[in-house]
Amino acid sequence: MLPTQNQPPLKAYTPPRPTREDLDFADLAVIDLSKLSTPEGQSELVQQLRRALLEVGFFYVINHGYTPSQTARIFDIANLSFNQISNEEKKKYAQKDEAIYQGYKIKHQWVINSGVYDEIEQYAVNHNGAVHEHPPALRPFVPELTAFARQNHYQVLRPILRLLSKSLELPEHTFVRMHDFSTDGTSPTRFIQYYPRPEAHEILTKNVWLKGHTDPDFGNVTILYSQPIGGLQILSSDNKWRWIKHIDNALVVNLGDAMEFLCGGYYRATKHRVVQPPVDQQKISRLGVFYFSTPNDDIRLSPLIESPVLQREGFRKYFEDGKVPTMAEWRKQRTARYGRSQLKASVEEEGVEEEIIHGAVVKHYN
Ligand SMILES: O=C(O)CCC(=O)C(=O)O
Ligand SMILES: [Fe+2]
Repeated sequence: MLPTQNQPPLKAYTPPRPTREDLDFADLAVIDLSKLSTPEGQSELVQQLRRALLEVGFFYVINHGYTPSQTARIFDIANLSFNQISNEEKKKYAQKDEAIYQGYKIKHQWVINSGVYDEIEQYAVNHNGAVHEHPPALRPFVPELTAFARQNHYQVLRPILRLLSKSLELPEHTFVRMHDFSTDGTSPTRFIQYYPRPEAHEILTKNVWLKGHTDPDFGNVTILYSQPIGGLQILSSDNKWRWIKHIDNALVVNLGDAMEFLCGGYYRATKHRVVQPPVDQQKISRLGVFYFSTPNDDIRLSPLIESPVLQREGFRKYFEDGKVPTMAEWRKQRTARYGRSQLKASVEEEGVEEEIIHGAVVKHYN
């Protein structure tokens, strides 16, 4: 959606240039959605996606239908939501219910490590931006926020869900039917800003800004708008953390826990974290734009055992029969506890902390 004439001017956000550091970057497949226009292209994408998910877990998406200027504009709006709104207003429009992300998450609500709190602000927006209140400066842009959610749902999420279903040899609509656009469980559009921290905090947390995790209640399929400020790392199969490299106007996509449950562990939710950006970007705030899709609240998180692929390759059940939570039950527990619950050191894995939710072990990585 383009700006309309009666909108106030929006200050342009100028992203810094990508890092020049020689980092150990992860090698991600590039899923080119323009290939969906032919049956051969579709089959190629299904194979490419399966391999990417089995081997790496994260992948890029290009030719997703959002132009570079539209992407720049959504970053301008994200920038406004943090840098042109007062702290009082952020508090006023903060998340009201701790189990539902909507509105601002203000800084210092999560313990990262050694008693150090986060320096992270977030602003979460419902599919329908009009259902909740926004600070006055953001209000003229709410129709654009709703259009952004629609774009992500219909032009990016749905094509990926169809490819995923096909990769499991399931009817194409299987995952699409589990993800309604209007599901009101949570707010999928999220802006996130990380602020540079004092050196003492860097030392205490070993430079970790957001602890290693798999995407929990939200983010069954997470869509991240690639931005040049480094910091995001994924845990590779050789147990090494590797950086994600920026590609202009690409999306960085990964699966969350709910998808791992539905796939019976055939596809896994990949661990990732955010660390202090590379040395040439350390003094700047790190602005991100995300779309965290969630299955409908009534979806029960048991494996889709009708998948011939799961039948052939094997799968696991994460919950005892009869105790499988619905998405709503899982989400409420996960969101309310995030960064607040008491974690226990894992007996099996060093540097890993755990908690039990609905009988399943949830791990937190440092
Ligand atoms: O900021 C990033 O790049 C990743 C954030 C993330 O993993 C999350 O919010 O779940
Ligand atoms: Fe994440």
